[in-house]
Amino acid sequence: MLTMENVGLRYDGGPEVLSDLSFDIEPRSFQYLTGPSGAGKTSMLKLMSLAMRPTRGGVTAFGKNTARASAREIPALRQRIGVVFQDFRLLDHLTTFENVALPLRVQGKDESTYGADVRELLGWVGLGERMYAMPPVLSGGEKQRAAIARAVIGQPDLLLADEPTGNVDPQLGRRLLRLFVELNKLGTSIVIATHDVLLMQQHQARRLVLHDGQVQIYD
Ligand SMILES: Nc1ncnc2c1ncn2[C@@H]1O[C@H](COP(=O)(O)OP(=O)(O)OP(=O)(O)O)[C@@H](O)[C@H]1O
Repeated sequence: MLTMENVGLRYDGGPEVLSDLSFDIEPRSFQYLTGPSGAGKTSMLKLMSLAMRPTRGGVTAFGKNTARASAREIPALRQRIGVVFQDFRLLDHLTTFENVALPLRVQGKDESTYGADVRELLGWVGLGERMYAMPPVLSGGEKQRAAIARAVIGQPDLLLADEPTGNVDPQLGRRLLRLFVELNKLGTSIVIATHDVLLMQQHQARRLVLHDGQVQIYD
């Protein structure tokens, strides 16, 4: 579903922050991306979400070599990927409901077909009472949950989440992890970038451990 082949990344002619990384993300798989602060987890997620191109090596997404993909093909591939960004990236002029519904609207769906699903999911992540609030008045944890709901609502083929439980208490963290596990059972491949050892202990899964620009894989 996603293949990294000898991928290297450097920023602005600096040293390589990722070097010669090769691995696959299989369909319907679940994995953590971990490693010390600054090891390159966020950079790796940017490569995996096709937001950035590697400085060397190849990324194949859904069978397409992304280096050969046209400018029009990349957005279509990215639509199949749900991303929870560390800085949430909610749109401040839309309500929480509208933010979460956005991927479905972009797909051209009508609110009558998804309104109940969006409300149910918002209730599930504990935002039932905050549905019509605008992002600037949400707490950090509420924004994080809205960002997670937006990333999962369309049941993407691949979900990438950057420290998705970083702003919530352990109980809510467990609930969010259950959401990812359920999504995985429905067929979505999951990659969670995290430092949170407790989180990783709650659901055993493959670990991709970044260190000194290299990856070690523990199946
Ligand atoms: N836009 C950028 N320009 C230059 N260097 C960058 C940029 N983004 C990240 N880096 C560098 O790349 C390396 C990896 O950073 P990255 O944010 O990917 O690590 P991380 O593992 O996600 O860290 P953390 O766990 O602290 O969020 C770091 O040395 C960082 O300083």
